[in-house]
Amino acid sequence: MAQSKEERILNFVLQNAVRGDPQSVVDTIDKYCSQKEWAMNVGPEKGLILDKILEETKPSVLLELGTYCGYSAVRIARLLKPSARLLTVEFNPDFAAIARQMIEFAGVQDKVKILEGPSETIIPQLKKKHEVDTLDFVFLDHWKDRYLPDTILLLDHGLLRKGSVILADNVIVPGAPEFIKYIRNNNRFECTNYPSHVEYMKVKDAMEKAVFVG
Ligand SMILES: Cc1ncnc2c1ncn2[C@@H]1O[C@H](/C=C/CNC(=O)c2cc(-c3ccc(F)cc3)cc(O)c2O)[C@@H](O)[C@H]1O
Ligand SMILES: [Mg+2]
Repeated sequence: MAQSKEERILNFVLQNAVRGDPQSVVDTIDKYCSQKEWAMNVGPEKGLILDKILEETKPSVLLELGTYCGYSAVRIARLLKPSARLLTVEFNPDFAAIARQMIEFAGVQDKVKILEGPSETIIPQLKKKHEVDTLDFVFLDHWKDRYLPDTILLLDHGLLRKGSVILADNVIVPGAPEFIKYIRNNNRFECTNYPSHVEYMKVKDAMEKAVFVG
């Protein structure tokens, strides 16, 4: 059976990165995806913006929507304090399997839990089934037309508190216009735009940070 691109990325990491070293996993994925095969990881340039916002926020309970190969889960987990926890949602079982191996190789499995399934099913389960009270940080990087409905689901299920940070990737390319229109016109959120570029490309992109004011 021919290998998938995601399997090739994982194998490149298993053969070239340092087990237990999340920075080497991040760097090795970036090397493969910039030199060999493009893939939709948040990447090194937008990754630095993500790092900075994480270091400012110092979150304890985090949610990521759209695990894919686990690049951002490893990138996020490498900066978390030992007691912090990242829940990451992925509905494609093949991608979830790749991400699980990526996360374990990086040695961050104690801080990261992959929740397999669609976000619209998982979000309503977070309080009762996954013992979440409220979320300190949410990273949106799944299908772009899901950013808005899932943000509304987070609000409806009382998962945001004063100061909760939502960070959305790709608000220019591929774009999330409905989400941007809603969040920038909702006075319960304070928004900041971070111009950047599409991962591994010269095309302009941006991330949007929305802080819930309660
Ligand atoms: C409701 C639901 N529930 C659970 N998992 C879900 C889910 N919806 C999607 N997923 C999962 O999340 C990932 C999907 C990521 C989608 N990301 C992008 O499409 C993307 C595209 C580009 C891009 C840029 C320039 C181009 F020319 C072409 C593409 C860049 C990016 O950074 C992207 O993120 C993928 O792993 C999918 O299975
Ligand atoms: Mg993205």
